[in-house]
Amino acid sequence: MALDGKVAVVTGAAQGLGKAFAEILLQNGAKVALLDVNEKEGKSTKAAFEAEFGASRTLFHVCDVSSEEVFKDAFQKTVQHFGRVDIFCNNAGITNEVSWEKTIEINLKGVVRGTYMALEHMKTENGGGGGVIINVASMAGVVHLAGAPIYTATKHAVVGFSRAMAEFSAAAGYGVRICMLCPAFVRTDILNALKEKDKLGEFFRLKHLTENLLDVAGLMETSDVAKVFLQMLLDDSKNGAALLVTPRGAAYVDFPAANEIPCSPL
Ligand SMILES: NC(=O)c1ccc[n+]([C@@H]2O[C@H](COP(=O)([O-])OP(=O)(O)OC[C@H]3O[C@@H](n4cnc5c(N)ncnc54)[C@H](O)[C@@H]3O)[C@@H](O)[C@H]2O)c1
Ligand SMILES: CCCCC[C@H](O)/C=C/C=C/C=C/C=C/[C@@H](O)[C@@H](O)CCCC(=O)O
Repeated sequence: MALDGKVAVVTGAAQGLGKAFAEILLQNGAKVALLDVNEKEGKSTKAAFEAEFGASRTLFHVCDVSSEEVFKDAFQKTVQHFGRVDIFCNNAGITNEVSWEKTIEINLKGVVRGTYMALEHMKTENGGGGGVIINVASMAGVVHLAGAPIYTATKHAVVGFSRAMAEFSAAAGYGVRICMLCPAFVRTDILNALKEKDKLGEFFRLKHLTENLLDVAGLMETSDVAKVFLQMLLDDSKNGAALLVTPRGAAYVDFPAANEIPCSPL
């Protein structure tokens, strides 16, 4: 997929990884709708992008992905404004083990909402032009963090949901690819939760386990992950693929097929 003239939606685009994904999309010729619950940061990001790429290339909508109504409204306004959407990146996420229902609402249900909405618009069956959905999971979608069980659960769920939807989309002939990005640790505000007892609750006592993993794995910059995001987005051969991104490099996860899992009689 060439990006020139394509229209992308990125959730959680005001800062961190979402901002870096939006920036690389803009650098490569796309128009980008920035959706985020943080109005102040979102407006400031939009202003910075306007200055660099011109006013007509970006839109910002205040949008909480945990609200079906608000999310749909922001998406519809984007379609009205740009005329179409070709790329949808479900990136918004939080780490909060105390308000765990909220974490599921944003990290999982927000991704499900965004994926369904994007498919409905992009699928060729409805006269759409096809496209790509990138769901941002985490390395915690493949390995677990004992210090963040709900975060782990949401990211594993995003991987499972996206893989199933990718196969469904291909089988239904929708013309929409769905892939997952699974970064290890990246220098963004989400990691502040590691220092906040009111975010980790009883799991705060295991924060050293996550910190140890961080020490071993190392910390990436958002721009490093954005480069890999772009490669995956442009690779038309990938559907249902989960790309791990670490400071050492990137690799697609090799999931076993059900008949490849070794079993012995019970
Ligand atoms: N930073 C990491 O180490 C890391 C690693 C792997 C995956 N991720 C994932 O990357 C994604 C982006 O996180 P980040 O690291 O950039 O963190 P971040 O906190 O810097 O950015 C998250 C963004 O999402 C927005 N957001 C939060 N709740 C929202 C909601 N309800 N609706 C809309 N927007 C909302 C925030 O306002 C913020 O702009 C998350 O899904 C996160 O789980 C992060
Ligand atoms: C409060 C938690 C926030 C988590 C943010 C984010 O999503 C982080 C996820 C990280 C997962 C890390 C996994 C670490 C795995 C280790 O096994 C490590 O050794 C992997 C090393 C990677 C490599 O270089 O090959």
